[in-house]
Amino acid sequence: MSFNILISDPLSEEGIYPLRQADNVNIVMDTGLTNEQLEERIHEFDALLVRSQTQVTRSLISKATNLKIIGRAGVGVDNIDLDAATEYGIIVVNAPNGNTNSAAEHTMAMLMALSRNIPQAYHALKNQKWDRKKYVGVELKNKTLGIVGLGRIGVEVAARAKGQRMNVVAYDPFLTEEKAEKLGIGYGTFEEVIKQADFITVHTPLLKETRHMINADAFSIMKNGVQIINCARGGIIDEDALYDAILSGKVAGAALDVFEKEPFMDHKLLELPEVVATPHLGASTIEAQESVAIDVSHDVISFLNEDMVKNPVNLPSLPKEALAKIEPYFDLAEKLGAFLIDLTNEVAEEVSISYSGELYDMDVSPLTRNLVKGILKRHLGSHVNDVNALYLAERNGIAINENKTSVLKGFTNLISVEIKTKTKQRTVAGTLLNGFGPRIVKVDNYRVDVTPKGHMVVIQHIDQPGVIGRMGSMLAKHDVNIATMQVDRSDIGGNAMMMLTIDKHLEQDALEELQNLEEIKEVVAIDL
Ligand SMILES: NC(=O)C1=CN([C@@H]2O[C@H](COP(=O)(O)OP(=O)(O)OC[C@H]3O[C@@H](n4cnc5c(N)ncnc54)[C@H](O)[C@@H]3O)[C@@H](O)[C@H]2O)C=CC1
Ligand SMILES: O=C(O)C(=O)COP(=O)(O)O
Repeated sequence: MSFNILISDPLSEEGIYPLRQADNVNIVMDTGLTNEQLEERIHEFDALLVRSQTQVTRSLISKATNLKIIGRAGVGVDNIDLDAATEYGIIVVNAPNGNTNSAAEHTMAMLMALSRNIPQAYHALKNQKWDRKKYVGVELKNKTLGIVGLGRIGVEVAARAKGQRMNVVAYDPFLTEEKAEKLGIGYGTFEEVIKQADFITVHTPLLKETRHMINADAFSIMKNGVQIINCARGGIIDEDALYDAILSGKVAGAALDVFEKEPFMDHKLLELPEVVATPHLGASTIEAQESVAIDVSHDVISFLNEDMVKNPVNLPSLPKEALAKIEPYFDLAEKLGAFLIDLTNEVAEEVSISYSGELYDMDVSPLTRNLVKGILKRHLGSHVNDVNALYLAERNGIAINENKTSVLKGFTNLISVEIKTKTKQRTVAGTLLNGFGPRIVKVDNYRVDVTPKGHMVVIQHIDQPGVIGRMGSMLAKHDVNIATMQVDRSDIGGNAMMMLTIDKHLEQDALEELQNLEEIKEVVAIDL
């Protein structure tokens, strides 16, 4: 199978070497497509690779009928409609580590350019003005740098600022006293940090909570003459409020790499001499570009070849060791879901999954997604995948309950699933037998031991002599060979269940004939 990949923003040629090396991909690099052209062509592609420029909107995604993966060669995914990608079952991956250093270095470059008026002085000199008085700066030493958002880049900026002998204080909802101590920095609430800082740099993602986080109210409690740096995302700072704060003299200067609307040709903030700016260059180094492009290329290849990705954005990611433990259960989980939905042959309303034994200690969320995928695929088709399974369940009003217990129920691991439909309630349980693969070990209250694979028939009947024989000859009449057979009963002469694996799909006429036998209560054909 061969895959078409579109690269619509400039990516490092060295970085996409792994893609060029893959023999099953066809790469189109076109960084000049208009939105309309992109929408027209997107259906041709299995993968789309972007940086921050291409706007991957819901409208584009809705036309991307073959798209399986969007790779963001960088950190911020605010140019990608993640909800739409998830709904359409498209995985989004990014490259969160490759540009950390470059973004931190750029932040320091902006901080120093700002404190010493380097761009302004350079500009004056270029215009033949030797003006030493006008461009007197301030030292960084002993000044306080307030960092808002202490993630990968924030931490690197803190380390570099300490190298400049600055006092560093940070605010991040996940920052603990222990971590701050280890980094040798102070910490506080957002207000505490911005109140005491001489320089403030933001390093959060652009989220609902961080949009316009630095606004008129925030400026009002800052020190007079504070200087602001934004190398994270336009929109974290309210640009109108910043403009006013600079005009009023509250803010002495600002260094901006990112803007609320990009790209632009003129901007009122750039009219102010206190503002220094770069056109979103934080990640624009040879090293960062190579690194992020390598990372997304590897993830795209892995995904297209049905391997695990390292940096999923719209799927929880698991550490390698945790994934290695849980992966062997994927097939069992999906098969249990598919088995149950065939057994009920009705749309699910509620699914309750219980994980026990050694599964208790594992992150079972990928199993729940696989199980729900198995259930939904029967009614919603093959576009259901790990990415959209839970979303589609929610959208279709199917409640998914998950619980774990360490209690061993006769098996070292057990997945028990109960499904409720409009008229039925059925259960199935399965285990992964060490060295023997997945097994269904219980259907409703009957014990079985069957590999969830191929063609099966589940028959509910009355426990009485001759039933098995009659059934066997009826199947023989339809040329159906029985591969395995299991029978269990509630009590002598009571209800019983027979589970057959057969060599081909049970046709409707054979099924109906079986159904008409007096002792038979229900016959269900299942194909896994
Ligand atoms: N200018 C450029 O070219 C580049 C910009 N970036 C941007 O820099 C930003 C940071 O990137 P990373 O450090 O890699 O991300 P990260 O995910 O490692 O760190 C973000 C931090 O922000 C914190 N945070 C979230 N909400 C917050 C809130 N309300 N208040 C305070 N902190 C909050 C998080 O807890 C996290 O620690 C992102 O917006 C990213 O897109 C990244 C690379 C290059
Ligand atoms: O990684 C990020 O979040 C960035 O902002 C870098 O953007 P870019 O890939 O240079 O368009």
